[in-house]
Amino acid sequence: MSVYEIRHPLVRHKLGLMRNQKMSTRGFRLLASEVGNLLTYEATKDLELEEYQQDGWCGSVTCERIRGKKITVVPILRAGLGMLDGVLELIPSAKISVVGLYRDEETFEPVSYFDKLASDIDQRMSLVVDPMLATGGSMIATIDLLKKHGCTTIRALVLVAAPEGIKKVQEAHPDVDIYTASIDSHLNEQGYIVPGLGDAGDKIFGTK
Ligand SMILES: O=P(O)(O)OC[C@H]1O[C@H](OP(=O)(O)OP(=O)(O)O)[C@H](O)[C@@H]1O
Ligand SMILES: O=c1cc[nH]c(=O)[nH]1
Ligand SMILES: [Mg+2]
Repeated sequence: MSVYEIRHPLVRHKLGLMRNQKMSTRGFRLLASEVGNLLTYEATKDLELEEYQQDGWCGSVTCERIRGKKITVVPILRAGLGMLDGVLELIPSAKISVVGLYRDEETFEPVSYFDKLASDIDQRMSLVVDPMLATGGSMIATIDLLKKHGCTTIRALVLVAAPEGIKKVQEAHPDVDIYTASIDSHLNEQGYIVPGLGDAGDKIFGTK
C-alpha cells in the first residue's frame, strides 16, 4: 500500500484556510469539497486509457477514454458527504455507495447504522471519502464491508490523516492506497487529530 500526501500549493492553501477556528460553516463546506476535488484528480491519474475512433470536424480522429473498471464513490456518513460534490464534479457518472458509521465517543470504535452499496460494486473501483482518518477504525470497517461485497480495488481519500490511523489501515488492508492532503502530528487523548480540523462532521453540518 502507498500513502500519498498531496502537497500541491492549492491543497496546502485551502487546507490552511480550513484549519482557521473562525472559518464559517459555508466556507468549511466549500473548502472540503474543493480539496476533495483536488484529491480525486490525484487519485485517478493512473486510470487506464483505451483508444477509440470517432468522427471529428475534419474526419476520423483517434481519442482516448477511461478503460475497464468504473467507479463508485463511497462517502462515510456524515462528514464524507462534505467531499462528495467535489468528487462528483470530476466523475459525474459515478455510482454512490453510502456507508453510515459513527465513532463511539468513549471506545472510538465505529458503530454501523446504514449502508446502501452499488449493486455491481464487485466490478467497480471504490473511492472512499471521509475528511478524517483518526484511529482508522471507521475506514477499516468501511473497507471490510466493501471487500465483503466483492470490491477488489479500493482507494481512500481523506483531508487529514493521523500517523496512527494510517498504520492501522496499512496493517489491516495493505492493498488500499491512501490519498491525503496532510499527514498530521498525532491523536490526542480524545482521539482527535492534532492539529487536525476539529470535528469535521459538526463543521460541515453546522451542528454544535
Ligand atoms: O478514524 P476514526 O477514529 O474512526 O475517526 C474518523 C471518523 O470520525 C468522524 O466521524 P464521526 O464519527 O464524528 O461521525 P460524523 O461524520 O457523523 O460526524 C470522521 O468523519 C470519520 O468518519
Ligand atoms: O480529529 C477528528 C477525529 C475524528 N473525527 C473528527 O471529526 N475529527
Ligand atoms: Mg463527527
